[in-house]
Amino acid sequence: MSTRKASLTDQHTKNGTSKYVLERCASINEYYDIAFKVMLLGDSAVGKTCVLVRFKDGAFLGGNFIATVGIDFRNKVVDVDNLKVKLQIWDTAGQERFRSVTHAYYRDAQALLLLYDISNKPSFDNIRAWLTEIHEYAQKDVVIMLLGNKSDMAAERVVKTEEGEKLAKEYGVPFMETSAKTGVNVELAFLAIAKELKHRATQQPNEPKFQIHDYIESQKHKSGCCGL
Ligand SMILES: Nc1nc2c(ncn2[C@@H]2O[C@H](COP(=O)(O)OP(=O)(O)OP(=O)(O)O)[C@@H](O)[C@H]2O)c(=O)[nH]1
Repeated sequence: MSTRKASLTDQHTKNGTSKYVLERCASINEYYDIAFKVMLLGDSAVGKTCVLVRFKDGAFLGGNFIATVGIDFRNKVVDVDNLKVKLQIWDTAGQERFRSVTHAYYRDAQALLLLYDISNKPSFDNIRAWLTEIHEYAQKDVVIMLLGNKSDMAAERVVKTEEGEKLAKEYGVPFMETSAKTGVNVELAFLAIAKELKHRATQQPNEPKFQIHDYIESQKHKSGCCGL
């Protein structure tokens, strides 16, 4: 078993970021106004770590697959409407045997990115079970987004885009197809989450509500891409 994706240290569980950090905070090389916890969930090998590495470092982790052990996280600060939003993104192990470890972290997350692999039907079929688990362990108002990853693998596709869209609609969650390999829609997914969380935390009563579905659709169309 590799430790490429090492487990979270006690220090982080003890000093976890509070739900909404509104003062300007600084850690090593990293200024931010507000911080949120985001978790990546989904079956083993759907590409959670690769999506995170693509977003954080702009690179693709190809080569031999090494499964995550336990839970790990990385931070990234993004700009949203002149605010520095820090996303602390927790990468969980998809393998069943780590499930009890990851359950413990659900309740601290403000957003969950739930991934399946468009070239792996069981990973899509398991999404309903993941959503049941989320409803059991996560906060009631957690932001959920469904991602069909590996959209670059057109020849191996076994889950149609429309199937992903239909399932997402049924659960009322936003959806897009991503590729950690090409980078398609990866930044958009995290930015949409950051915007939604920032609006929820700072919204004034007279301000219109941020519409995450509309934002995603407008941005997908802007880049002329459909996630394929
Ligand atoms: N073609 C293609 N391959 C991908 C993509 N994302 C991930 N992979 C490959 O899929 C395999 C699994 O990726 P990981 O990111 O390690 O999967 P994971 O979901 O983190 O797996 P666990 O840690 O076991 O939960 C690796 O061999 C990756 O190179 C993608 O978008 N396109």
